[in-house]
Amino acid sequence: VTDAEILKDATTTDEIVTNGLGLQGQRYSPLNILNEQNVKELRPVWTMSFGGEKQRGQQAQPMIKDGVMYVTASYSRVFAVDARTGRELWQYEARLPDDIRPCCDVINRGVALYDDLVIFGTLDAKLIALNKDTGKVVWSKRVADHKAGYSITAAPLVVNGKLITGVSGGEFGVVGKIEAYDPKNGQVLWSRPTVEGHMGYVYKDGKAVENGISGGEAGKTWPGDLWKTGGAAPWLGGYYDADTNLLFFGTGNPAPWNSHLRPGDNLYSSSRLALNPDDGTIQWHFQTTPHDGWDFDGVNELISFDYQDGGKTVKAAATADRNGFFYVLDRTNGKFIRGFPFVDKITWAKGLDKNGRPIYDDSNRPGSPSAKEKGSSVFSAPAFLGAKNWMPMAYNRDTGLFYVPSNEWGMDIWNEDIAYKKGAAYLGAGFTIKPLNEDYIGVLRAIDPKSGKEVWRQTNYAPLWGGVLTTKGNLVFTGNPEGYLQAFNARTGEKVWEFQTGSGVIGSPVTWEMDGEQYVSVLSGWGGAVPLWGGEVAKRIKHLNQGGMLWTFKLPKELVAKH
Ligand SMILES: O=C(O)c1cc(C(=O)O)c2c(n1)C(=O)C(=O)c1cc(C(=O)O)[nH]c1-2
Ligand SMILES: [Ca+2]
Repeated sequence: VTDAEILKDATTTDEIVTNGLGLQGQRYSPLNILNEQNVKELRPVWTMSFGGEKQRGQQAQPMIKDGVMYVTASYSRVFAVDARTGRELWQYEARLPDDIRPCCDVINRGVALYDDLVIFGTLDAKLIALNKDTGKVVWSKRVADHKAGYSITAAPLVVNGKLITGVSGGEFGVVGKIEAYDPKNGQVLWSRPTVEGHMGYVYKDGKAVENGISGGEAGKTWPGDLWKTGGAAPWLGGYYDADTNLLFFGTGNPAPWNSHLRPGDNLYSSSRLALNPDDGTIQWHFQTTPHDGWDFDGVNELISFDYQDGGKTVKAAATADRNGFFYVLDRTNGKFIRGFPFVDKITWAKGLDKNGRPIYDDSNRPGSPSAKEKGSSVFSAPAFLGAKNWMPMAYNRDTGLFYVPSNEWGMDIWNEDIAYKKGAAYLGAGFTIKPLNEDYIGVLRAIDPKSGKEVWRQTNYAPLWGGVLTTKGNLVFTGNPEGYLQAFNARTGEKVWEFQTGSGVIGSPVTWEMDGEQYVSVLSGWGGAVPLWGGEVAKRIKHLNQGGMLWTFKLPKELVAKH
């Protein structure tokens, strides 16, 4: 895979060489062989099992190159599969130490492809590059210390010859960072901490050269020494916009969760960052939840899109935040254009001001505990698992709508005292998550980013936890924990197809063209944060079985002709 192929991935239909079907991450396919009329004839072609006893959450997005599918599975595994038949070509399993500390299941969200390499991040915070034909390790590099709570769950991305990754670990008080590596040999090129006060570096001939402190100096928006263990992990990875030559990454919760221990905005936690891909310098930031007290990680994807306003093209970007607000920003400078709630209930803030800063409802911030007691509990919506969590939304260039997988839930949350201890959970909070409605938690929404209107919705009993795909064939695909991969009419929301995969679908579907036919693939395997952290919600979903399958569908040629 070359840089040029990666840059034009949004327009090529015979391969998928980026996470997001294009570096901007719109998850839009220009294919329309399959459409809202004929999709009812979509049927399975093959399926394969990841095998073994390691049936846990499967969150990856498949990649396709030259008739081979590359996909990651739970427990830091990678598979190469013949895309025509489902025959396994090779598999690789990272040897993980016993003391890995992923907060939210042993998941992984996919590989990057570059040259003849398949590259991914592991639960013990390494990057590993495999030969695409043999699955043998070409290089391996430690990104961070897993004993301090670091891991990698996101798919890395390659932009103009640089491999770029984030890290996880916000629940353990790590210091978040975004780094670039040489994809051919794993040499570090630059490192950018995402917590104010930490030094960034570029590497010249293997030597570290200081490249400015993030935020300019330490302790401006953090009290005392707390910035030294401030979290803000960019754990969901990022995207790239060639128009502005900017990387867009989001950052997670500030550590610890107990906000009374860290008065101030706590930059750059719960923010979107725009970085120069050449040296990792921060060009702008937009903080969705300053002084976060609810674990509203600001990692959710910031998706570039253009729209017309009074004859002018606006270079915008949109994000559906865990905190319940949908934001449209000017992607050239990070300026707030508009924001609006995209879930039915938000209690922690009364709205956004003209700069997009939340107007807090102080009575709904969990209280400050004295050293020994539990602080007063408040009911807060959305819950810490968010109005939308990691699962990526999609933007359709024909309808101009975003398709957002969201959840309606709240939580009782209270604070506790906590001290930092390397590698130990660093929350200082307790919580019980609760559904807001009897008959559904999940809501797939079509959202107009210009008006803020919800154009249609489809509710789902269990929380939605899978990525979304949309196509020129007027379709929206996503999965649910009940095991269905479903297709909806992109304009009306009408359900036009579904298929039971045997376990919850929390992966991100893809579509591509091979031998003149349109294929769809998705992973099936329930898991992720919900069954682990789910309070009263976990009771709703405790009957769901885990899994580990890769499914591929197509519309047979003769049926395309018929419809
Ligand atoms: O702060 C962090 O470093 C971090 C990392 C991750 C992760 O890497 O998966 C999650 C979270 N936080 C988190 O707050 C969260 O709700 C979450 C859900 C999931 C998942 O895959 O289901 N991961 C994570
Ligand atoms: Ca987190």
